[in-house]
Amino acid sequence: MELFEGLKQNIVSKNTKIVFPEPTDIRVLGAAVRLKSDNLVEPILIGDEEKIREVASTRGLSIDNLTVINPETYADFDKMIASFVERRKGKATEDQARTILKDGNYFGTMLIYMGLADGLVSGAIHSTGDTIRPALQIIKTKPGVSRTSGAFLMVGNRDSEKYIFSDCAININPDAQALAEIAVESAKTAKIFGIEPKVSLLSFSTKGSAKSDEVAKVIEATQIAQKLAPELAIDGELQFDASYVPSVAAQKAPDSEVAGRANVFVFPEIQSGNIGYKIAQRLGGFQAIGPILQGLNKPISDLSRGCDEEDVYKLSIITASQALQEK
Ligand SMILES: CC(C)(COP(=O)(O)OP(=O)(O)OC[C@H]1O[C@@H](n2cnc3c(N)ncnc32)[C@H](O)[C@@H]1OP(=O)(O)O)[C@@H](O)C(=O)NCCC(=O)NCCS
Ligand SMILES: CC(=O)OP(=O)(O)O
Repeated sequence: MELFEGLKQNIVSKNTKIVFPEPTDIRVLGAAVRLKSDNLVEPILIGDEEKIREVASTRGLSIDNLTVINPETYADFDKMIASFVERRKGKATEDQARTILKDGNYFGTMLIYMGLADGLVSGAIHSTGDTIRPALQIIKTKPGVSRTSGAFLMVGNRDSEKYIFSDCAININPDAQALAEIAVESAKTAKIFGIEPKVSLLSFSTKGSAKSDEVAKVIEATQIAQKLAPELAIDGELQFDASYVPSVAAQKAPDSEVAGRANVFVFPEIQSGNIGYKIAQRLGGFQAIGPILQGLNKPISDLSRGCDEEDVYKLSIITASQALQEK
């Protein structure tokens, strides 16, 4: 069965409430209308209804059966402010909260924190920082996870060609502990898509072929990750070819249970991760779906600004799947 057909079957008719803070972007609005008409999620659009209707009319779309909440007129705004000030104790005053919560990403994230929605999809027009900062401050990470990270599901032409790339989005230069957590969380993300994870911690070195502080970090992270999740197949440090190509693995890392078979690729820092996924997407022809944020208490997903309507649609399906997995 096609990957997304399986995910759709799991979420259909479950009325999972997904917040869209950027509904005046036609890619976002088009996806929200489709998700509702396919009965996959219950979209909550944040913003001014008249402006959203204007955008909808450019494509002949109707938003009559979608929920729209305008922070400017939200009846429980004072309650939201009090909840935010309590959550950000000592870090935001009531006056600051009143201004901050007019921002759609903060407002939408608070709806989730207050239990009024299940997940959020944003980032088609906002940078990653502006999209996820509210989640880092309000939703926060799950127990045992110190850093959230951003994974991509990379899908090739054949249905069997699916891989997880991470962290391509959040942690600029994770230390060994953070990198180990990213590896373990990425294995959990892989399972959402039916991938039996074989996790490679990538480097420019394979099993000691080069020596440097960067390589030492990946070796240490591998050891920590193996201790954190001894039940998982995790190995490093491995170059990409040793991770992916069986004949190269046989030469460079013959004793590894991951080398030559890896399907979860953990990059050592964000530069290689972000560049790597975009090369696979733009030169390699892979669909890149994400970033899927890992390790948060509730699912928040950050789109790339280069996304199209189909990307918004698919990432929303994943976000709803994450929400149901946690229920
Ligand atoms: C994600 C990012 C925006 C966070 O940086 P920031 O806004 O400066 O965050 P701060 O350091 O001020 O921290 C804000 C809060 O988030 C928390 N936080 C920051 N990074 C975190 C992470 N990776 N995981 C969990 N919490 C995190 C901090 O602990 C802090 O919490 P507090 O306010 O309750 O104390 C920053 O790491 C970043 O810019 N990353 C790269 C994003 C990017 O451009 N990616 C490429 C395109 S996808
Ligand atoms: C994930 C990513 O690279 O996002 P953007 O293209 O919006 O910077």
